[in-house]
Amino acid sequence: MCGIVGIVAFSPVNQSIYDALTVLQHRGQDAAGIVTIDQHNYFRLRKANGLVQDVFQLQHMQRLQGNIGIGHVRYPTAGSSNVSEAQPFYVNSPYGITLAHNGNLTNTRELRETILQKVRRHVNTQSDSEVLLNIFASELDKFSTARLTPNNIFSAIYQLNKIIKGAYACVAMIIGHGLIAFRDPNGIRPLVIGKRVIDGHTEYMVASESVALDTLDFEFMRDVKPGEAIYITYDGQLFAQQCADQVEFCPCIFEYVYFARPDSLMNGISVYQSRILMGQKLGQKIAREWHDLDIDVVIPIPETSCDAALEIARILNKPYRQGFVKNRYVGRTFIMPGQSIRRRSVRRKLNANRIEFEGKNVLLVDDSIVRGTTSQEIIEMVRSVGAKKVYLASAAPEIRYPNVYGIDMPAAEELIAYNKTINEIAQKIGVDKLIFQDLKDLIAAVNEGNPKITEFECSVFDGHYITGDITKSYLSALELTRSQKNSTLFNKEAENLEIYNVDQ
Ligand SMILES: O=P(O)(O)OC[C@H]1O[C@H](OP(=O)(O)OP(=O)(O)O)[C@H](O)[C@@H]1O
Ligand SMILES: NC(=O)CC[C@H](N)C(=O)O
Ligand SMILES: [Mg+2]
Repeated sequence: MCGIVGIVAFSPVNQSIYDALTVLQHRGQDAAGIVTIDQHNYFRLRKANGLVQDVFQLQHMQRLQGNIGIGHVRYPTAGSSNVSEAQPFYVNSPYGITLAHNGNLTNTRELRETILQKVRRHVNTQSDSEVLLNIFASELDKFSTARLTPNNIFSAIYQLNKIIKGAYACVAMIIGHGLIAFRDPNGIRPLVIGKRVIDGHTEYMVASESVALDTLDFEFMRDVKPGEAIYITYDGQLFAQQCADQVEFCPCIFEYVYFARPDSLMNGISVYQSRILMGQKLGQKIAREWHDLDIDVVIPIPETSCDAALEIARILNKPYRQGFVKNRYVGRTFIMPGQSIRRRSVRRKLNANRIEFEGKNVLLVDDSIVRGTTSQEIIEMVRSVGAKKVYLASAAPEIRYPNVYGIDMPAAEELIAYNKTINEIAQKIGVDKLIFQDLKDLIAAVNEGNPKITEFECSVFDGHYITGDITKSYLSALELTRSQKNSTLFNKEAENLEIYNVDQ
């Protein structure tokens, strides 16, 4: 669930893009990149593996000159974690284009073959995003003109939307032209646009989440619509056009459960408000189904579950306590690559405060239980500090299906709820009782913020894939390349393909 940003301004954008990326860091911790266009129409690029604060040192920031730029924080969901797949990507023809992508394509293999055979474009990484950029480039290449009109750009994206399948929110730049942003026809991944006026000039910013606009004093204008493309020229003229015939809005529900920051407004829905409502609905279910349980205290598993847990405590009329201390220097564990680092990080990240657990029946709350890494470690921890009974509530339903749209859950077998009843999951995690939110309640909690949305992308809960192209054999092939047991080998092979070199 990467984070993307793009700014067109009238003064240097390097610091603003850096700041926006730090605000979007929760969407991707593996790699970061910024590319700007300088006054001589050269791209200036810096990308590497690591957090934003580690990737960009003073000398890189000084190199990133220009008033227009895009940035990316990566959480790999295709290919490998190798630095050669860090974004933004670059192609030199036509014009010179760079692109950053959030999401995941589901027909990468076919697209890769098509562009090789039809337009003789070779992509030297396993990244779906680099394939996407090459499709965009080959569509733009069809106009043999020195200067593209907005219509040319929009028809290229119209064609791209017909060819490409999956989830994609993108920002791109074309040398001599400006910044382009577009969102897939299902609007699975988020994208917003904002503006600010400085010295009489209107500057624009597009970003994955509205919180990036807030932080940089851009005024939120609106969400980019599913299938819509936006083109902003160097001198700040904005053009927008719907570029898909068939639009079926279906935003990812997991953004609200876990990925997005609570202070973001996404598709007209406050993420925070949706989490409060998730807590309310789950609290009511617990009150209904567990009325005879003796709960002493409600404790969230920080950090994402805190908003829902507070509401559960209120509904149950029980004290809410911060029973875990979170190490502020350890990032999000779910988006770390590899199971052993995730497991070790849970221990380094969270510690139980004995005073809140000893001799008590505790209701722990998490926003979601995916592989069960967090809950298994946590339950052991709270038992070791003397908790009597341990109950666990998940603000999201059981996750039983892989994700193919930008969340790294490639193999059903890795999911703790796969092929198990709730009692079996409880046993595996080691809790005395376990309860999950019902899917209809989760949908209602999110939908309340914007009742106009009629459908959400819920495939991890119900196995329904909106793009209609996900077959059993697709999922088996995905598992073969990206599952835990195969990814190490795959990563090693990707390293051998490295063309891009990290320098100082
Ligand atoms: O069952 P699992 O596979 O462990 O995945 C689910 C857990 O991972 C996430 O926490 P994370 O530490 O990533 O981030 P947070 O601090 O925002 O809660 C999520 O909030 C759950 O706690
Ligand atoms: N999480 C994402 O949006 C990932 C983008 C892209 N599929 C990659 O792996 O780099
Ligand atoms: Mg968590």
